[in-house]
Amino acid sequence: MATNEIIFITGNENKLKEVQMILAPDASQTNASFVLVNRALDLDEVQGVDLEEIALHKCKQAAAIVGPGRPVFVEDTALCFDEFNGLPGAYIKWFVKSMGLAKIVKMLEPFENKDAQAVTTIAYADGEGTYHTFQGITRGRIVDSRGPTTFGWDSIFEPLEAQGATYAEMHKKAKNLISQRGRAFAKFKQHLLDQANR
Ligand SMILES: O=c1[nH]c(=O)c2ncn([C@@H]3O[C@H](COP(=O)(O)OP(=O)(O)OP(=O)(O)O)[C@@H](O)[C@H]3O)c2[nH]1
Ligand SMILES: [Mg+2]
Repeated sequence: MATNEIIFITGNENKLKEVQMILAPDASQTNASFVLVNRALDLDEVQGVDLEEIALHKCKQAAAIVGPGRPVFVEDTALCFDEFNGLPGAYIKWFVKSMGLAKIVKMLEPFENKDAQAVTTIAYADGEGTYHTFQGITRGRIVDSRGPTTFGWDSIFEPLEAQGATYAEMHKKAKNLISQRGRAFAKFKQHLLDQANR
């Protein structure tokens, strides 16, 4: 094991691609402060609406699995509708799986307020017993599906900063610049660089 290895636990290929682009754009970089390694483990996700609690619970399981001395992180991403006081939130995954995007959009049909926010919460175990969380938020609105439907709810979320495009209609680089994931990982990356330079 390289001493500066950090393990990212996710089974979601789309997430992994975005996180690699943000954290380790040049995988061959020899003087990188850390090396990103993926393990696809399906971790239990507790019920509740506290996004930090959900991410921390995932991270504690991950830390127990990889063992002491090995830095590891997870992320959990939620899609929160203002009209529904934050729901579906972390449950969005099961809504997408069970109902599909068209019905999710339809849920908001009776309401004028289509505003929503996407939230990514990272929980990081530093391998020395300390946990950290980092969060990124992007506000937007729920619209009829436009663009490829290859990643979760990308085609029904139109971020405020995207000038009318859904995530699915944006280039990955442009999405990462304004996305909840991009923002959360920018904070996390800064933390890792600060730690490496201490
Ligand atoms: O359109 C999207 N744009 C995004 O930027 C995004 N990020 C996550 N998701 C989806 O939201 C749910 C999160 O659930 P989630 O955080 O538990 O992820 P997961 O279970 O797929 O992976 P993991 O828990 O192994 O990391 C899953 O359905 C993901 O596909 C996204 N959809
Ligand atoms: Mg999950």
